[in-house]
Amino acid sequence: MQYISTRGKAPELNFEQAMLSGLARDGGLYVPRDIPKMSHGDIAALAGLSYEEAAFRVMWPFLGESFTEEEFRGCIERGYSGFGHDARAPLKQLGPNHFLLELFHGPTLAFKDFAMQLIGQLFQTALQRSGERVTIVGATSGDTGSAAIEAFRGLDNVDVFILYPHGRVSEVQRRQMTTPTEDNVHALALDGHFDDCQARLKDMFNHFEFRDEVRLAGVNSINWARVLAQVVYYFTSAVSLGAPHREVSFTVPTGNFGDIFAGYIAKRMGLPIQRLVAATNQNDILHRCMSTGEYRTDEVIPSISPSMDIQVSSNFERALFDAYDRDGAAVGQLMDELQSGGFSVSQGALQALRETFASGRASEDETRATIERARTRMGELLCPHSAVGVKVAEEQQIGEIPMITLATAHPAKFPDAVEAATGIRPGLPPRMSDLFERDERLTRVTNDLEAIETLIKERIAK
Ligand SMILES: Cc1ncc(COP(=O)(O)O)c(C=O)c1O
Ligand SMILES: N[C@@H](CCOP(=O)(O)O)C(=O)O
Repeated sequence: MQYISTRGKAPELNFEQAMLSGLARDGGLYVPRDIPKMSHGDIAALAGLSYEEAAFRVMWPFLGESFTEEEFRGCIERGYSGFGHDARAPLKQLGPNHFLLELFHGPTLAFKDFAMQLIGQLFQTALQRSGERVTIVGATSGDTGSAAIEAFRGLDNVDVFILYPHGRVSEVQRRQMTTPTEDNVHALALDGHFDDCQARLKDMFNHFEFRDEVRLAGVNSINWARVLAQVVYYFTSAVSLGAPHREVSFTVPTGNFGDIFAGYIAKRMGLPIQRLVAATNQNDILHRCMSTGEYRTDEVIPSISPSMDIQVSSNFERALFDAYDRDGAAVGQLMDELQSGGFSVSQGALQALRETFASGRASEDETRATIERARTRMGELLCPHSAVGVKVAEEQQIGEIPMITLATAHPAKFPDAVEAATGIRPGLPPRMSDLFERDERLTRVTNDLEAIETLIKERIAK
């Protein structure tokens, strides 16, 4: 199994190399050269399996020779052992043909734990084997950072630096990043928004001297392994509703397009997914693009679903690569145009995208109203991101095809927004009940590449 870059100019890598390198050296994102298929029988056989066994069967064909079967099974077992629900990703019925996939039972209460807990184990296995040390730098709007810190804290061969937008994450998210005491964890509060954090991260990957000197690795969803781990719950949830004998659709609260892209991979593998609906908040570049074909960045407007306050949606590049028939030069051209504000998607590519993806948007008032209505009519306390999904799903549900909305975070990560809409302040699980008493450790940084790189080099030299 080999991985190729969406810009067509970087060397092909195997799974382990693609995982450890993050962004391709031509600025593109790695994708599998061929997508393994699961037959009708393979998919039907997932019914009744543990999440861990299903995870092994779905992901194993993507790994090639990188890990032994025993190593990979061990990583999966250890990765999911800290989840607070036996099913790992339980499904609840919200209404007629509308289901909620709860993805917040991991250690940091967001869907990111599904990939990050596994990747932590895979990095540990690979780095112990090679004896190498890497520097992970991540950009976060709140959840990726806390999940990465939780997965990599205290590991021997890794330093982890997380750039988050100062003042633009929830207090719970910030404290999850700033209260761990391990020396290998560094929370960096950047003066700017998430797109600035993500842009500086990509700059670091494209600055080869720095990249090679610190042995830079990335755990944002630019890393293919992140996407792969997220493919599993599309299979487990669809199978529990009757796939492969029955089609399902998904609505996915979307920012960086990593989660919904995992759904696309599941579809390409053979899961009968009718539609994948991207649900955006008022930072709606993806919805505007799907509606008009124009992908144009705008100001990032802070919202009550802050983890989705994103304009430059990095994984959309992977979807464009397929929509442009895997023409790396065409994708490279679009990404160059993005540097000066945006691009127009060709009619053919737009049609290809619309064959799989649909989109919708929830305003702030609609999100608040959905949180309130879900509580009073469905007895469900939703986080604001999941509420964006539920609102859009209700508009998009068609006929008898079940719609599964992904609940991407626990409401207790965003207590202010939930309390404002419902009058109820959701509490943290007991294991996190002292989060607000722990000391915080963070470093303020300006939006300046050289200053951030210097700080990282000084810290790892200690
Ligand atoms: C709670 C939550 N929901 C949804 C999203 C959007 O996911 P993606 O960036 O994979 O589209 C994020 C962050 O990315 C998130 O943290
Ligand atoms: N919402 C994310 C943004 C980063 O997304 P990723 O898919 O690249 O990790 C976050 O919580 O940080």
